[in-house]
Amino acid sequence: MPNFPRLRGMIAATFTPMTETGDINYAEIKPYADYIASTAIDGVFVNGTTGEFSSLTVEERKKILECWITAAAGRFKVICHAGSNCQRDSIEIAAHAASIGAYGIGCIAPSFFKPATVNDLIGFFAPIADAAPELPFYYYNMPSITGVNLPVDRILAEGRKIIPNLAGTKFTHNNLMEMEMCIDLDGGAFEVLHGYDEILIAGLSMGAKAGVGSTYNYIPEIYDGIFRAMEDGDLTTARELQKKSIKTVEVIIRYGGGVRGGKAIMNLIGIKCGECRPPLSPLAQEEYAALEADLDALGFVKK
Ligand SMILES: CC(=O)N[C@H](C=O)[C@@H](O)[C@H](O)[C@H](O)CO
Ligand SMILES: CC(=O)C(=O)O
Repeated sequence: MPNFPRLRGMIAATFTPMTETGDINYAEIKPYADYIASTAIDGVFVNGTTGEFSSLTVEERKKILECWITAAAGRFKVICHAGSNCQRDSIEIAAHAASIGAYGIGCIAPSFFKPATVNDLIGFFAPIADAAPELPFYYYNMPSITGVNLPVDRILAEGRKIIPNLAGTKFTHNNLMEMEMCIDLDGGAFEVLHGYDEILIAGLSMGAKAGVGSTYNYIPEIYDGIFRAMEDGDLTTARELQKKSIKTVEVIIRYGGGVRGGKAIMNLIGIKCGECRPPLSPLAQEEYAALEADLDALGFVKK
């Protein structure tokens, strides 16, 4: 089994910049990357849920990743989300990511036809992971959206028997008992990346060392503070900061959630991400004004 280095700290799940006509705004990725590099963020997770992967073509996904790797220029890690409902598309995306120097591969479960068993899911992933055999492969667990709620510890334990580069999981779920079982598995053999930003302190207290999140994009200082406070054992500070993150997440939920509401916040902080692709609806001007007022009320710092 390859011994991959482990991630630490914040991995931001990127939004996909789009133009007024809904095309990909590739040119905006460079300023977005420069902004990321100016923060404490350690890496990006490209074309995930936040990046609207299921609304992108394979060609777009490849080109977006190329832009990120070029724009990052080694300043931070670039992880490629290769998941889709079509195994062949995922194989193509993973192979391309490896060929252009991505740091690692993440893959969500297929969710139109759902895997019925742990072995079905492992069988779906195996050729995708094998298309990028030198890179760490992470199972992106998010039952709330996929409806696939198979035991993650078993996916890891059984999966590694046929997927040598299975490094761990990106765990976007509230089941912290299951998370701890994954962290403890096989003497800590797997990397568990924390998912839900609003409960980061819980994941870190369970032993996670890195997280992948969408709200890291626009309040990185809050999460950087949480990582540091938890490292120092300062739970009071960590909890105060987590409350601030929760206040922000409450706001984005009012505007359609982490993707639609989060993309609007990116526009407000000056990273021109545009609107989401259908079926996520564009924000009306009045919504932008109300969102800005809600954020001002929280003392949100515009970059
Ligand atoms: C669906 C989604 O985007 N999940 C993210 C991580 O996995 C989180 O960053 C959430 O967006 C965040 O915790 C807000 O709920
Ligand atoms: C948040 C996250 O991990 C994603 O957008 O895929």
